[in-house]
Amino acid sequence: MFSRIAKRSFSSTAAANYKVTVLGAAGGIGQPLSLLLKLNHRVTDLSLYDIRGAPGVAADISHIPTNSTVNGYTPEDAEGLKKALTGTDVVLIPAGVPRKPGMTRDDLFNINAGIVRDLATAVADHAPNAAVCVISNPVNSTVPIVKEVFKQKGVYNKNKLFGVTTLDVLRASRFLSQVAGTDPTTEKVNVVGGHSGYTIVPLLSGTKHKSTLTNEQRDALTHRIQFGGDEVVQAKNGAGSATLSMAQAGARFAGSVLKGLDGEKDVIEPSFVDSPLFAEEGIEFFASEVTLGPNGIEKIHGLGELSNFEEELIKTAKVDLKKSIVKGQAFITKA
Ligand SMILES: NC(=O)C1=CN([C@@H]2O[C@H](COP(=O)(O)OP(=O)(O)OC[C@H]3O[C@@H](n4cnc5c(N)ncnc54)[C@H](O)[C@@H]3O)[C@@H](O)[C@H]2O)C=CC1
Ligand SMILES: O=C([O-])CC(=O)C(=O)O
Repeated sequence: MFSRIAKRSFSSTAAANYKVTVLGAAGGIGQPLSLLLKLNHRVTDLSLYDIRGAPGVAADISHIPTNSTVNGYTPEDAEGLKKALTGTDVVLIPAGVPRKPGMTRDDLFNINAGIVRDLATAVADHAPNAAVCVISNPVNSTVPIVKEVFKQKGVYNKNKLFGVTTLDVLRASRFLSQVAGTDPTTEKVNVVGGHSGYTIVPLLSGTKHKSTLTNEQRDALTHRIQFGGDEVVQAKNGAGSATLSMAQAGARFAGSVLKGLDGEKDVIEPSFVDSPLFAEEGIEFFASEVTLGPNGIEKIHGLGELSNFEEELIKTAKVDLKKSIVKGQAFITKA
């Protein structure tokens, strides 16, 4: 027992020494995400970049007594983005505009595609070996954009590119617990596919409630998980979309990437990744559980046994997914 504790505490203090960079750090997600990263003991160097406000956020967060230094940069420093990225291990990208009521995530493409392309170019130049975690919407298109930029730069590593879909997983646990009357912290739901409407596919048949949920409950839950983002967009009424729950989701995902880099075993998270699962059908990216390790993705898990209902959801998801992926790719390759 003693040796196990000693070993674990050794691995979490001796090896943990990571630089993490947030691009879009002064935004609605960026600020609370940066705060949560300041509390992660594996992060020893936190770099915050935004076109505005990042030095202020960095100064504020830097007073929290954890063992990391925090620096903030804007384009006012011509080398700011380079400084934020050089030597970094993990890059999180929540830069870009959020939705307003009545918009789909795809409606953000025209603005966010260019932002993500430009930031990906800088990451390829200054941090080509970093794990890149894309939060900016539409994730189903922005992640393929990053891939194409990295390919053009000759630095693409499919094991280090992630679309962050963790918020769908958090919502699934919470919403399921509300229906089942259980503790949400013990609910685990695998959510696969993509990160937008019908491309979000919760696999409720893989939960412990498989045989107790009625079909009506299953249908309603599935719909709520698929369109959970809309609830927040509507409630915020023009002031943006999910920021605080997304910060928690992003911090959890980054924490898992760091655990993997740090050599922790059996770290598994669903993520939208360059995947062989449906590649033969021309769908290059798909979200499923991945095992994270010292080199990024160690293993991409299959979907497991699906119910007929879920098979149908996957079929529908694939149609939208393919279009969004191709749209992202074309933005770079046909530019
Ligand atoms: N993957 C997911 O599950 C989720 C994704 N999102 C997406 O995250 C993105 C950000 O959302 P919010 O933080 O609410 O928006 P926000 O508008 O509050 O913040 C965005 C930040 O990005 C910055 N920014 C814009 N262009 C930039 C550039 N070229 N370089 C660096 N920073 C830049 C802005 O100055 C701003 O501070 C949106 O696209 C939103 O749709 C939101 C929630 C969940
Ligand atoms: O709904 C949005 O636009 C933001 C988002 O991706 C989410 O909350 O899942």
